[in-house]
Amino acid sequence: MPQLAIAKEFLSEYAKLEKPVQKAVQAALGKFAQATHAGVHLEKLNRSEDPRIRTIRINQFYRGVVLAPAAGDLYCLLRVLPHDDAIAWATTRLFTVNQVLGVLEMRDETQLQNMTGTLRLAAETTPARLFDHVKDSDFRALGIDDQVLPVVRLLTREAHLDALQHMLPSLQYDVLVALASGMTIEETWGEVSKHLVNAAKPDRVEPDDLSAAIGRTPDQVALISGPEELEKLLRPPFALWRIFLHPMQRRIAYHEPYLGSVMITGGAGTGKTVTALHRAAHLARSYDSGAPILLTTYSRPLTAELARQLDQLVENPRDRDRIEVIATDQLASRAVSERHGSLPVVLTSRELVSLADTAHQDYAGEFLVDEWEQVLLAQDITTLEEYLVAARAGRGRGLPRSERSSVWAAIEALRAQLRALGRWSFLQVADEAARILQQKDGPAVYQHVVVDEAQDLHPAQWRLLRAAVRPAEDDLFLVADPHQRIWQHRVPLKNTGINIVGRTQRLTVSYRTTQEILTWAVRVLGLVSEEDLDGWPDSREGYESPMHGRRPIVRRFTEWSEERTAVVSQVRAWLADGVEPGAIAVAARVNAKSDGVAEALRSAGIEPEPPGPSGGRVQVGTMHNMKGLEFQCVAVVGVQDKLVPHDRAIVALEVDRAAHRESVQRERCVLYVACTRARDRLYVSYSGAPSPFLPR
Ligand SMILES: Nc1ncnc2c1ncn2[C@@H]1O[C@H](COP(=O)(O)OP(=O)(O)OP(=O)(O)O)[C@@H](O)[C@H]1O
Repeated sequence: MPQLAIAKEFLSEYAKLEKPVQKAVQAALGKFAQATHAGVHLEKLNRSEDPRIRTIRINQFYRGVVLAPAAGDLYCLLRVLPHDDAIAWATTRLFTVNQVLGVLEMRDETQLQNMTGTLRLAAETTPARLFDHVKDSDFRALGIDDQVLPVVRLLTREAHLDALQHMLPSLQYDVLVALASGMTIEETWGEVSKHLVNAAKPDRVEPDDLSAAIGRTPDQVALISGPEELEKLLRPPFALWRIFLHPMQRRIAYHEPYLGSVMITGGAGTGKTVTALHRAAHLARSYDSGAPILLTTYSRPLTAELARQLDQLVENPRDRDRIEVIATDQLASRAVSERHGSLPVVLTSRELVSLADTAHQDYAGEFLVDEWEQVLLAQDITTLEEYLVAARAGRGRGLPRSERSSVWAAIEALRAQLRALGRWSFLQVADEAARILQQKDGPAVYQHVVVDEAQDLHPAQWRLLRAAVRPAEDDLFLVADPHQRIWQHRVPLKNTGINIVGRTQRLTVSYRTTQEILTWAVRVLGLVSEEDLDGWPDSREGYESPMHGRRPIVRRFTEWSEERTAVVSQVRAWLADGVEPGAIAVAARVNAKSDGVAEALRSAGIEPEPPGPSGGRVQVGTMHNMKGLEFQCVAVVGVQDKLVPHDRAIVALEVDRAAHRESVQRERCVLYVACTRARDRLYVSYSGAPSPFLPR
């Protein structure tokens, strides 16, 4: 049976075809997938640069382009294009295997040869060359091949290198750009080696072994296991992330067992969630017995989204059944209800503060709740003696020993009130559940735990997850971005109780946002110090995007009414450009602003909806509620002084320096999260004085 491979571009193009053409593609490919490819006429082209290129007829107008092996039985589907485009593309391309990395590469050989003549002429009059400082041996060690090297030696200016972008194999082009930008050989290798699926260079690279090369190029080409997989691939929703992983994503997700807990960080949109989903799928496949696997995150809407995506990824019902997808608070509630006989009824934070207001006449409810959550529950303090000596870093004013006893009594009174009412606080449930699981005899609840958005977990939730799985290989797979912490106070990594020393990895390539949006958004975060990170790996290092687009638009207004009118016009303009309503979002720091925009949109005949699963409408909501979502176009409004950062969210500097810094940083993260939801267009506006976070 012939082995099929499918290129990412093929699938992207297929997804955009009209239904009848898609049907014709399926019919043509169906023949491949049968026992032999007899019946598919693989047409050889006259004068093609690559003798292995063939085309197949899809219908009267479309052709597929296939790379057929000189020997062996592997066929790679490369493109599906209108007839003339397919022929033009197919005759000019040449496929090779990178001799250092072993990955499959493609170049526009015809254009490259034409360009060589022009470059030779330019070089005749210019003695100094762009890469005089780089030795041939270094070029070769970085994967520049003997066909490309003579062309490189002709380059005199960076503009000439730019002109080669779409002709050279992309990896070799990246090497040249890195060297031209002043990177050392070692630094350039650091970048290039991110493309090594197995972290190390292959021992031996066979130039004709397409199958091995495809295996090393998972972000561009995928081997198809059989007709069912092909059929599945050609069905909507054509989610490319299911199949084409970046080598770093694949290396991390399909790693052999990790010796213990592992933490993956990465900037917004680097595919952390995608990697977590693949890891869960891989664990289910690799360990086909034992306790279930938990895939979890801190919020229920995000958990529902994880479940939806996992359903797309894992088709085998046995594997899918092994993975339980529930929010961390659901796990907590379940453990508590199993012990106490009924599901705990949890108060909202507003209800909890109101109740706490009645607990002690000298202390405000908000203070008591914060003290309980951020000191007692955060440090797992269960006795007055422990509390009397506890560190209270970041808690504003100091509390002398004498006063701590009365605060302790007030919190005890609050707990007694909750008990009497048969109610719980959200974090109290997590704390109790952690204790129950820590004391549990017998096997752990889960064999493996995969956690998305781990930066937003409270220490009580960290204890719960730690207790839900026995310390062993592949116990916890954690995915986090410390710059997207928008809910919780900072938890120093060492206080999570989870040992990841030597087992952190970073994803650096953005799959969502353009470089222009990314560069701007990272500046919103400001200067983040080691102290701010508190042991967490910095997800900004090496963070970049291969996609380019327009720079964010920042607009200033004098009045909110003008700003609101302008954002409605912006939404209208996007819609007029053909952007689907569901691919547009408007975010603001406070409900008052987002409600105002929703109202104005409604008056303009554009019915909005709140952030969440798309009902196909423009989504309008708070920056916090945009977490985990993404849109083609995003407008962020009200980004002005006093609102971003929100005055109420900031601890005054004179009250506590560390707490002040942390609260300011968290507000920066909120804006960063909102801005990085945008794939192509970002529009930011404010009235009056701008937010101090806006890059100048
Ligand atoms: N290998 C891939 N191929 C195609 N698309 C991908 C790939 N990896 C990620 N994506 C897409 O990029 C977008 C961002 O991915 P994902 O949500 O996993 O990133 P993230 O790092 O978790 O983002 P954030 O931290 O901002 O929530 C999604 O649309 C996802 O489908």
